Amino acid sequence: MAVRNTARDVALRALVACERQGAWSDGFLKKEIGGAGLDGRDAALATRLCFGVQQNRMLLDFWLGNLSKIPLDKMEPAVRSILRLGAYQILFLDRVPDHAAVNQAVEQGRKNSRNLRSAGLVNGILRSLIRQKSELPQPTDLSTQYSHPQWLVDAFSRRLPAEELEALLRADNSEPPTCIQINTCKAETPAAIEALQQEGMTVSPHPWLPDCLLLQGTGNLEQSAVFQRGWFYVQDVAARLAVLAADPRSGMEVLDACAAPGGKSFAAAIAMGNQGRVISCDIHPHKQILLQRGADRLGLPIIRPEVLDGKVCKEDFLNSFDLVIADVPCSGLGIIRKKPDIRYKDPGPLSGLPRVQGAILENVSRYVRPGGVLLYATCTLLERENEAIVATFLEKQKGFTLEQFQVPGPFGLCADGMLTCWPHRHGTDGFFFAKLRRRV
Ligand SMILES: C[S@@+](CC[C@H](N)C(=O)[O-])C[C@H]1O[C@@H](n2cnc3c(N)ncnc32)[C@H](O)[C@@H]1O
Repeated sequence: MAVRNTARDVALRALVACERQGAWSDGFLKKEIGGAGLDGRDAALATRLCFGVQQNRMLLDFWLGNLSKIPLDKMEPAVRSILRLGAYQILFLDRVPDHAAVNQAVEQGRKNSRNLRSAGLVNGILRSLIRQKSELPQPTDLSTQYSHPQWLVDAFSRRLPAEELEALLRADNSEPPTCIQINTCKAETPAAIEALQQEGMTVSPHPWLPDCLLLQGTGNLEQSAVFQRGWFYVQDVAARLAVLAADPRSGMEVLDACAAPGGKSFAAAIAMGNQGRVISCDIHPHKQILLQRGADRLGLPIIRPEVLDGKVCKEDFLNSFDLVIADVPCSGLGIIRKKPDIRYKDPGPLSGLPRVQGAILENVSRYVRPGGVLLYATCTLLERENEAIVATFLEKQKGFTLEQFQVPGPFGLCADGMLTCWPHRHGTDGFFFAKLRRRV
């Protein structure tokens, strides 16, 4: 298959930026793909290459390290990423012939390294890899095998039985379909399916969540006319389930305390039939524009974005809302499928998150009117950010209780008022939510 080099160059820039500057690959790729003017096919290839390397980085390094006399961590970051990109194509992508992968990696070595020997080094290592491809040693530990740092494997192993742990790690390295929710205030689902198919996408209704579609072959979704008409927004099944469990209804007063980019607010406003009010707060002023733009596109004027720190009490809000949503900042370890680089971030700062999460939950709980609902949600799978936060909150706040709820799909009745969705069990993002009711 003939492949233009630009897709590889974009992937390389993203990989180097992630490693050196701590950039997020999804955001960085989006900007670079736009800047390089890649067409849909090349954009998809650049994304696959960048994500594929990150999903297998530790495994690729294990093999490359065995073939190189120079330790990988002593190489220039660009050269290390070029080797990973080449190795990923040779070992994981059938559609790229080995010789093409090597030639392009050598060319990238010439262009991106100040050391004249780098191209030769890349050539030598990748050619050895091709020769030894069928007899490469297999790592014996799950951490290297699935490229999850050991601390993360340990954290997940405390939550899952051994036979399930491997399934989760495998699922984390899979490619999820794009999941969208139909804006039923503007469009009916069958009409949306037809319009998306006319734009060339492969569309499947979600097997058990109504008004939810799974898309393939989307290209840049924001350029879709159906998107621009506001007929849908992108949101995982699990995130919408959380809002369904909270049961927002027409005419309610709702506060979304950590709202950007807006998914829960959109789901609530749509469930409310655009009747009532959703105040969508976020601590970052620039995200207010993002929320307003989303609400405008979807035609949901009941959404009112506001800049507010969820930890700081706003007197006007006390005892005012039928429903308060606290979808707090978290470690994001449930969405590794979509942000494969999350696993390589320094785990140190994550230990401070429970303090912030607890502070937000406690403060915004005071905004719930007697008899109202408080929804706590995260997109992580760590107990300390999920069940432990809820338990600590309930110890202090005797005025709230967990309330059972029913959601569609395999979950049925969640009698203890809490639900964890798992990528390997449910095909969703890893996600946690708890429904709490304030006593009257
Ligand atoms: C998990 S995201 C929310 C996702 C959003 N609810 C959705 O469904 O699209 C967490 C958000 O909380 C915001 N945030 C972080 N700290 C905050 C705070 N102290 N108060 C309010 N928002 C905060 C972040 O800017 C981020 O947009």
